[in-house]
Amino acid sequence: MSREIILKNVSKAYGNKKAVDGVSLNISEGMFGLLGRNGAGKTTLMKILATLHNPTAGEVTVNGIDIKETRKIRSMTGYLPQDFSMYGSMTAYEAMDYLGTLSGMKKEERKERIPELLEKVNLSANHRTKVKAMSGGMRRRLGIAQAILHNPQVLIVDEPTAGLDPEERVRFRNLLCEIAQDRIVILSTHIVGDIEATCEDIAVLDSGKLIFRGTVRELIEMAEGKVYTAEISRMELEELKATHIVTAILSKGSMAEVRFLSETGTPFEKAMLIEPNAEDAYLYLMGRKGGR
Ligand SMILES: Nc1ncnc2c1ncn2[C@@H]1O[C@H](COP(=O)(O)OP(=O)(O)OP(=O)(O)O)[C@@H](O)[C@H]1O
Repeated sequence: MSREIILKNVSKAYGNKKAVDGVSLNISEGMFGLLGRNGAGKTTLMKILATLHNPTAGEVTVNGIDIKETRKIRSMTGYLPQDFSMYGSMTAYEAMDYLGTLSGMKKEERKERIPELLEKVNLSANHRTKVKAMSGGMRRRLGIAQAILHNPQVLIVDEPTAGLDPEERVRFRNLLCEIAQDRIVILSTHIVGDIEATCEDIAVLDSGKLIFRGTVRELIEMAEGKVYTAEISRMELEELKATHIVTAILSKGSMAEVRFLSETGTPFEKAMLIEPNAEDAYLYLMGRKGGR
């Protein structure tokens, strides 16, 4: 069976506020990145896919099944919400066992599956650690283990790396990539680096609308010929910030080395055109809006 999520013209309004506005999107097997600033509508879209919200309009199918068939969709979907917290006074194993029991797994099945999953998320040695004593990264990994307890074909992960240190962040991304080998993993984030390192295929949401759909490479190509670098004085920096999008500033005493975007050539003779990175391209897209 083909693994594909298809959204057709999906909208969700809270009162007068359209949180998701006419989104059409196909998502196939592997890692898919959903990028957008806070409030762009990512969580709302993730909740629609996890059947926690009904869309106000539009259609969604997951592997050919209508999202309205809630029970079927839930049995094939795992979800790690943004504000995930789990039974703090239980050990990692107990929490998993409890959740397995709640989802109707038989004792034998739990005994086999839970150690396998703890191994997968690299928490075997911590199976007796209480959840409240775990680091943020360990807790996120346990969150992934619970989300894939029933071996779902789709895994939805909302803003998972906030508050993680760089090592945990990389470990978490690698885990998601491994899990995405034989299913759809949707990763929602406002951190460009998370997407750049893991997802080939991405979409960008802004004010509920889809403003970009393509590969990271294609996103970067949009900003080619628009990114410059220069070493400038503090006063020049203030002027530049008022007229251009500055994507990075490296302080060098009284001077600053900057990366900035310009549609109309460079405002300084000393500036050099450089290759864009994904962050430059994302900021270029957000500044330009409209997308494609
Ligand atoms: N239950 C709700 N009632 C009213 N408005 C809401 C509700 N949930 C979200 N919104 C609004 O809908 C818009 C989209 O919110 P959403 O949480 O989906 O965005 P997001 O991209 O996930 O951002 P964040 O990362 O901050 O959660 C925001 O303007 C938000 O204030």
